Amino acid sequence: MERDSSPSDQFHRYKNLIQNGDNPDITKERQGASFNLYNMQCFVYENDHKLQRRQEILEFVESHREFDDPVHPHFLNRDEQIDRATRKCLAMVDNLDAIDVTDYFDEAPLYQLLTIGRELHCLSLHYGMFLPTIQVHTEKSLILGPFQMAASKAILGTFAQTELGHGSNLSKLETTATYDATTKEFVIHTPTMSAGKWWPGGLGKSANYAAVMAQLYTSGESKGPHLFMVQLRDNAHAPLPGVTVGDIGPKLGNNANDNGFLIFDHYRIPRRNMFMKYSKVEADGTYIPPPHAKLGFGAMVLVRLLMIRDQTCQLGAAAVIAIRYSAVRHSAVRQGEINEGEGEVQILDYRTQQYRLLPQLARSFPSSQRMRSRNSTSKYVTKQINNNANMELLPELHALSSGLKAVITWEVAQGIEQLRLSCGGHGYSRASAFPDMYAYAVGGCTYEGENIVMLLQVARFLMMIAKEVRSGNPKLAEIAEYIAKPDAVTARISSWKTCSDEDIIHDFEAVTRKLIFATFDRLTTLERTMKKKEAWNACSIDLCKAARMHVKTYLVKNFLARVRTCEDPASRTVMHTLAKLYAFDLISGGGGHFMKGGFLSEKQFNEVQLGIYEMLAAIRPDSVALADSWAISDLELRSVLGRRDGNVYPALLEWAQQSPLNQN
Ligand SMILES: CCCCCCCC/C=C\CCCCCCCC(=O)SCCNC(=O)CCNC(=O)[C@H](O)C(C)(C)COP(=O)(O)OP(=O)(O)OC[C@H]1O[C@@H](n2cnc3c(N)ncnc32)[C@H](O)[C@@H]1OP(=O)(O)O
Ligand SMILES: Cc1cc2nc3c(=O)[nH]c(=O)nc-3n(C[C@H](O)[C@H](O)[C@H](O)COP(=O)(O)OP(=O)(O)OC[C@H]3O[C@@H](n4cnc5c(N)ncnc54)[C@H](O)[C@@H]3O)c2cc1C
Repeated sequence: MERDSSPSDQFHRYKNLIQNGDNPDITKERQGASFNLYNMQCFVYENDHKLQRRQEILEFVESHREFDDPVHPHFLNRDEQIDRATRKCLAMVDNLDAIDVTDYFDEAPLYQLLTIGRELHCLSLHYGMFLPTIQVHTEKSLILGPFQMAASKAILGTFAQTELGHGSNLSKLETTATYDATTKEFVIHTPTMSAGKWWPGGLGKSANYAAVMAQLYTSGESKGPHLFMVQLRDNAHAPLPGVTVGDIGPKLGNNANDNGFLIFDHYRIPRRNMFMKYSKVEADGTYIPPPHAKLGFGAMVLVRLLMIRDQTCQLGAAAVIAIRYSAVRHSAVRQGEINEGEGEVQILDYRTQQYRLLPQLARSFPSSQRMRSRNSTSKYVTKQINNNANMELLPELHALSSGLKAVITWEVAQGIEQLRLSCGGHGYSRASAFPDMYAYAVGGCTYEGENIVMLLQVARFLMMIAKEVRSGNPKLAEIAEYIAKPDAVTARISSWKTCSDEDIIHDFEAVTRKLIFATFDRLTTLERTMKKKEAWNACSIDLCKAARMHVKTYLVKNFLARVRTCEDPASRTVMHTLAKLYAFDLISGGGGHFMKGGFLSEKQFNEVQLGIYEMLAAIRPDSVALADSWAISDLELRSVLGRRDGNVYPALLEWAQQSPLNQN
């Protein structure tokens, strides 16, 4: 259809009317900050070296044309999305010298965000699970070959565990690996329809190898799920005979990833292709069990730790977008006036808006920071296991990683949605980045262990501790020491300005302890008349509540402890208020638990509410600077609403221009 004036012409006429330079409101916000931004950024990223590395990696990516996007990824169809992500992946791994590839918690995820964006892609599982599986589960003398092949991409792998019929319940996986001592091979087979592998990332089109979880049978006996290295495609990338493989179709998000299905028909692999670092099958079929039954699940524990950090950064980015937008939103559309006649206000000035934004900002700090020490915990545990077969810390690490994964992915997904809503209509546009962020984050509630299932794992750990405490002979992990402390009758919390960190921790620990023992008592009472598993099921809602509260207490304690390490007084003051806001907001949301039995009085509860309102007002002038303290570049943020310069409206018009519907 011919037009006198194309949308593009109209747009350019309009764009010329818009001034250059940063939005004045956002500049004013930055100028009003009570702390030095650089000092705060160094605190957030632990030191100036990490901050500098962020900048160097950004400059590297920006200066390499192969990372450019000729068409904005939002306007691509699925085939094009996969092509784009694959092209980017290749450019990314061709330039790995730009980063410290062993830094899975900072440099590698940042590099990936800058090059590809928020997507699981064809190599996510290769780097995220296949390589770690080789590292964790291959015998030392054999590791070099497969590891070098995988590291150099001579083979591309995925992690094939979940089946059509079973995902959470690993013990019931149906794929079989039956040892044939005559040929010294395993026969991998899919005996039923529900045994077909379903979901593995990169499997549909990209991977030519997989770490496959299958039920091991040797000498006629079942030995439970074990991992096997399985070649799926030949050198021409065609599926090998006995292997049927394909893509499972579009999903809520992560559509640049070819999640796939996989069916085996009596497919044979050599005996040495079993990952035999911990458990073994000898040539004659003799089975040697691992030193700890759950060592085979080690790669999942590592990825849960990775996810906690990765997901929290998503919430941080979402808070940055919503806060910056709230600072510039007011000039084009009047939302109302607080004092009639005094003109419109920035939406950031509405107390309800602050209540939507600032607790989410607070939530984004503690878990991201603690993950740095979790990283060293996981390294420590892995070292202990490797060197001395010392498994003492494994249950603690499993409980901690499962609990943090479940609580954080849920809070991140909910937080992103809340922040999206806080941006009104523009939050619903993909230009805001919220829809992609939400789709990415909410996947994390399911993969790598469904959240409720993970909480119930934490609850198992807590019930075991409660039993030990009641028996008077507890051997307590560091994270559970508080469970053995004496009962507390009344809460100590008071006004946010006067109550100490110890008061807050005291109350959180006391409430969590009460929840744990109330659940334990209910469980043991039910066990007198029911089978153990029935009693567990009957109690499972309370078990999840206790597990959640245990994790939140852990996060509050760590946030407060981390703030104490901040050397810059001005930054410490603001962060301390943010940490208290985090704690008070949790108390307010969990009021029922805190007020039960009169532990927290109504007067104290009112002080908590009032404290939240006052803290919102206190943090308000620093909110844009606090968002800036995440030191997220526009390239990493990928949001029109969250641009650093605050020039949202011209950028929205420019973004919409790229819609294929405007091309003719
Ligand atoms: C340059 C680029 C760089 C990139 C960097 C990017 C970073 C990006 C991040 C990420 C990218 C990757 C994206 C990933 C995509 C998704 C992948 C997937 O989803 S793979 C599939 C996951 N599948 C699950 O997670 C199944 C969940 N199910 C289970 O884990 C188990 O079945 C479980 C734990 C639910 C139950 O275990 P039981 O089947 O053995 O049964 P029970 O009887 O409950 O456990 C027995 C005992 O073993 C302990 N246990 C269980 N698991 C343990 C473990 N792992 N460690 C220690 N103990 C464990 C238990 O606590 C229990 O202990 P007691 O008896 O109470 O003392
Ligand atoms: C984006 C994405 C990527 C993925 N990538 C991979 C991959 O690369 N490789 C791979 O192997 N898998 C992958 N998965 C699969 C994923 O790991 C599983 O979906 C996940 O572990 C949950 O298992 P399920 O789907 O069987 O859910 P189910 O276990 O069927 O859960 C369904 C419901 O049942 C409940 N439930 C289950 N068990 C219990 C219990 N014991 N007690 C109480 N409630 C219970 C759950 O809480 C949930 O509400 C991926 C999934 C997604 C969404």
